[in-house]
Amino acid sequence: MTKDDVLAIFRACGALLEGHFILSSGLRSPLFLQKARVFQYPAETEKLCKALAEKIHADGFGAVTKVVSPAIGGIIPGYETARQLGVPALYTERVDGQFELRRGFEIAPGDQVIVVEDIVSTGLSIRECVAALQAIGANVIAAACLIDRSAGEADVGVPLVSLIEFKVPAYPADQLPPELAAIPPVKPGSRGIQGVK
Ligand SMILES: O=P(O)(O)OC[C@H]1O[C@H](OP(=O)(O)OP(=O)(O)O)[C@H](O)[C@@H]1O
Ligand SMILES: O=C(O)c1cc(=O)[nH]c(=O)[nH]1
Ligand SMILES: [Mg+2]
Repeated sequence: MTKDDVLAIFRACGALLEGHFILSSGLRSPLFLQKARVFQYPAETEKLCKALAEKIHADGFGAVTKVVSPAIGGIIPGYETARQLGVPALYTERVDGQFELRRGFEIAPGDQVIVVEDIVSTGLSIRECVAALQAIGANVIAAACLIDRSAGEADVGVPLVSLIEFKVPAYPADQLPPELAAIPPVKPGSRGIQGVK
């Protein structure tokens, strides 16, 4: 699956949004990948995650035994990628703002874990998820995402497999270009709302 194929799916689903967006990291961007609009279509989600699972194998991480995803955005692609890999799909959720493995899930000492995420911008969400897993002794061998907006710049602390790299500009709030400053900002993600840090 090529970069054009992936972006064509996002475009066809109405998931390539233009405007002024406050990202999870607090950075501002003129473009937002509204992945939920893609994930409402199981057939499109399956195509993307099948290709990601193939890349996980091709990059040498086929020994994975569990997928863990950061809620909320990572849950659907994590589940479908796990289905393609033939392994269980778990997730971390925020409790008082910090990621924790969801109650009831277990990771065994011998498990080889891959964190599967939807979009990477700064990599902060993956780093927080990996840290939560390592804190309970999990062996995180890699992370994977559908779209890496940093185009390889984000350091997630483990090897990162991305289906595609798609460099999108992002700016600190006090360094906005005038055309972006002219548009009222909106915040589509969940971090920082209703007590979520
Ligand atoms: O690489 P980063 O700078 O961390 O940005 C990417 C993260 O932002 C979004 O999540 P968000 O926190 O908006 O919440 P959601 O998953 O609940 O949509 C997305 O799902 C990634 O997790
Ligand atoms: O950085 C983010 O928060 C982010 C960017 C993006 O394009 N899509 C998304 O869901 N989150
Ligand atoms: Mg997220």
